[in-house]
Amino acid sequence: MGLITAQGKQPLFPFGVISDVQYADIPDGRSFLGVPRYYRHSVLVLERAVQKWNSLQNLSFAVNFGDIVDGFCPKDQSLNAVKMVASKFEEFNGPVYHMIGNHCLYNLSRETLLPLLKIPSHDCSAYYDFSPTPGYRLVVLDGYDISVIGWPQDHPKSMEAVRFLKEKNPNLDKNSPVGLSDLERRFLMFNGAIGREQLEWLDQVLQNATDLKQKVIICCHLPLDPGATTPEALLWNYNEVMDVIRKYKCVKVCLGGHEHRGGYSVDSHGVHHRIFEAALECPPSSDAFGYVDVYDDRISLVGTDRMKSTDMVFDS
Ligand SMILES: Nc1ccn([C@@H]2O[C@H](COP(=O)(O)O)[C@@H](O)[C@H]2O)c(=O)n1
Ligand SMILES: O=P(O)(O)OC[C@H](O)CO
Repeated sequence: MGLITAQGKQPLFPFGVISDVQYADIPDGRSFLGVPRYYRHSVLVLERAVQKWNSLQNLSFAVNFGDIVDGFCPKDQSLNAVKMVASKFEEFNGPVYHMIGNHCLYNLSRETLLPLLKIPSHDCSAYYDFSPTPGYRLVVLDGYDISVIGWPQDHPKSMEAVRFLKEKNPNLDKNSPVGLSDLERRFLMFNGAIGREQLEWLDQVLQNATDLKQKVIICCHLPLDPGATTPEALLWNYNEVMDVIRKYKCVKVCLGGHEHRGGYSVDSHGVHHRIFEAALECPPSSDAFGYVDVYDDRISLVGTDRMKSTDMVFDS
């Protein structure tokens, strides 16, 4: 493969992407809504992703958009399953940046998980940023910052999430959206929110990126725009996060997972939102992974098989 793309320009940097591997050593199954899930095959999708990324030779890094192991993984196998999938990522010839999803947290505590995935952390939070080239910054958000999953039951963040869900979702099963309308259907236990401290951190990062004339790519397991997902998969406080993002002009693209069928939108402020198709839902021998070519004025997702290619053009 050449370094020059169809547009005739060399990307500033390319990086690999994959989401929702949700591996478990269990027979194939289905989601609550009946969509087939291939728990053992998904790790083969990851293996083929890593082979492809390595064969390209020019990728700067790869990003895993969360949920590497499924909640149905027998709990006595969780640690080994996470280690095994993490080791598949390590076969990539470059750095891998992970983020956490709800299924990761069904399996392991933050204390165990974050070091295994080498996620930079303070107080067990999982948000961080990095700048692969002077003109760009990637921001990884922790969408389960305020969540009933992943924190000890008596942790203030867990208690805040319990109070929030009680107020927003009257169902006994807090994963059920029955009776909730439109965007309120996001108030489910398998979603979460960005807490105050993280919002303030995001504001500072975007201010700093603006000062440095950097463009920003936001990565979060949970989608941030209703146009790119069903309401059931949205971040609880997506609107508060977008209010921070819209104070600045530096954020060009938001990338995510969680909504397994994938999605794409351009919001009212011209920010692109691309949700990646899940590796878990690839029938045997099919794939869902890709790489992203980053330019000054566009970000091009080159998808494989079920992951559709998407060209995201913006003002430079
Ligand atoms: N429309 C829905 C979707 C889900 N649930 C509940 O969430 C659980 C997890 O859902 P999956 O999509 O991962 O299978 C599921 O077991 C249901 O309890 C729901 O109630 N309504
Ligand atoms: O990855 P799951 O099992 O939490 O499923 C998330 C749903 O697809 C959201 O609609």
